[in-house]
Amino acid sequence: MAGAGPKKSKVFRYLKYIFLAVLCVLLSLFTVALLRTLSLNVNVGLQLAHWEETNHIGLDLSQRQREEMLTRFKEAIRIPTVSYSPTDLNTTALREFSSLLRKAFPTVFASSLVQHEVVAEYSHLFWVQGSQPDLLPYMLLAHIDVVPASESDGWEAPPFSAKEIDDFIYGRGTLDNKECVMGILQALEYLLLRGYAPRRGFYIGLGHDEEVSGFNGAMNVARLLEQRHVQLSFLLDEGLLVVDGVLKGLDGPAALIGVTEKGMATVKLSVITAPGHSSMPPRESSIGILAAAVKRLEDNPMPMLFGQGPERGTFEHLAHKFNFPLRFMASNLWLFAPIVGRFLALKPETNAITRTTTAVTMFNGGVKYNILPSVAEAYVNLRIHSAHSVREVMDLMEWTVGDQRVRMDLVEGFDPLPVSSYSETSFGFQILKKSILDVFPQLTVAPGVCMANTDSRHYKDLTTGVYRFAPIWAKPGDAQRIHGINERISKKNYEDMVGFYSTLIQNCDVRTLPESHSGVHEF
Ligand SMILES: CC/C=C\C/C=C\C/C=C\C/C=C\C/C=C\C/C=C\CCC(=O)O
Ligand SMILES: N[C@@H](Cc1ccccc1)C(=O)O
Ligand SMILES: [Zn+2]
Ligand SMILES: [Zn+2]
Repeated sequence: MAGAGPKKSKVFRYLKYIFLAVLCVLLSLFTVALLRTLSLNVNVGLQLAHWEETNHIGLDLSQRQREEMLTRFKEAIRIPTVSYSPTDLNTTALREFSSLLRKAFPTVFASSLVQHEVVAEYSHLFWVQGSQPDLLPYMLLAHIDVVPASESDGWEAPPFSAKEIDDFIYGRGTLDNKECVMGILQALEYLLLRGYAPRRGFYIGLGHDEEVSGFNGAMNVARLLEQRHVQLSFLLDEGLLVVDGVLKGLDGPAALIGVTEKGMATVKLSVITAPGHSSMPPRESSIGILAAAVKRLEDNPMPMLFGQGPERGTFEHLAHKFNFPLRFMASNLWLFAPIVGRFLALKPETNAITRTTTAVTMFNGGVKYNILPSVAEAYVNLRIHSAHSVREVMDLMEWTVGDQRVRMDLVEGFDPLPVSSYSETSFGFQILKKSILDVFPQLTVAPGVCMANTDSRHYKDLTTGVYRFAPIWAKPGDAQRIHGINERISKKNYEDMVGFYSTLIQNCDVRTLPESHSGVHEF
């Protein structure tokens, strides 16, 4: 065994160097990460800049006006403008809603500054003329229709009652989306009453079939504007909101502005086998084959893509508001994205940020208990992450199911929407951010990905600045109220909505953004 000793110590000497090298690398990685943690505060920027002075009319509502405005909002909630399918809308309710708008906002309809058109029978387009026609107009969107609701699902108040419980107004449409429909027009009504005339002109579009894709309402409004060669500075629709306690470890509430929305695919799965007598069954039925396929889809979620889309920007903007160790991780997604992603995947509303989601929504098969089912069908609704496409998702699904007997047809689908700018030079984003902070100084503003779809996707040829946000206060559990039971909004929140739109409309009167580090920007 001669020579073993010196060899060993040689190896030991190398090991020592390797260990030192690894330590050095780790230390420098740690230093980089720490520096990023300390320096990453993308949230200051234009807040400190000097904004052009414009007159600001405060709302200063009297008690009587407050009550009046809540009464009108409740009236809107009581009209059951339900969309069941593109061919099954409650048109009686939609017609009634048009009359309510005229009654509730007489100044809007009478003003010489406002032009109103009905589009596709039940949708509305308003043009509010600006005194400076060289300023590019912007547009506010909302939708009148709602999804169905039945009291027997467990509502504390009938869903079309607008009943008040503990300073909340309950009802279908209080969060999605009559608070925006009424909030926008109420703000305009008060501004016009106080003699306000905008410098920058703007459109208001109210769709009537958003919940069934908007192919009649939003699509035709957008088409009309395209025919008129309208270009928009930016567009604001429903979508993301204020999250308060929803993201664990975040200090204080945050306003998330949707700068994009996920894509969607509805896929029909079907299995066909020979029918026959149930007394002589084959080993597998069409129902069994389909059930196994569906189970494989649920057991194998789409890959984790957290950090590969604009959700990365969300966490970088919020990083300085997270407590340790989350601040360290959110500032260094280049290293920690897989860990943060896994953590977010624990809850459905944050899992939706991390991947393309798979929801099995319908399942049918069989006609009689003693006939072997010849056809079994299921529908899967996928919401596609920004880093995925319909094509890729279909391929992944086929691979996961891995059974030639399961036929897959794409019923409807579209890719994720383009990402709107959220830089310091983006007029739309910065005006929204300023308006949010003017009304709610306690908020942190960040870009986000809207997990559901909105009417705004029909407007993508009119502007590249599409934003999805309303200042709805969402606490833990509130996300489930949207399309769910006990949808409600606090009275204070509705008043704040009106205040927000009033401020936003007036803030849009600036000609340009103030000078930032990167220079001046003309619009
Ligand atoms: C990347 C960051 C994004 C989200 C942050 C985390 C949590 C979000 C939590 C709750 C969000 C709740 C609701 C928003 C989702 C759906 C409503 C949006 C549009 C409605 C479209 C419609 O059905 O009419
Ligand atoms: N907004 C609804 C309905 C919708 C679906 C798909 C496209 C457009 C609208 C949703 O996201 O579920
Ligand atoms: Zn909606
Ligand atoms: Zn909805």
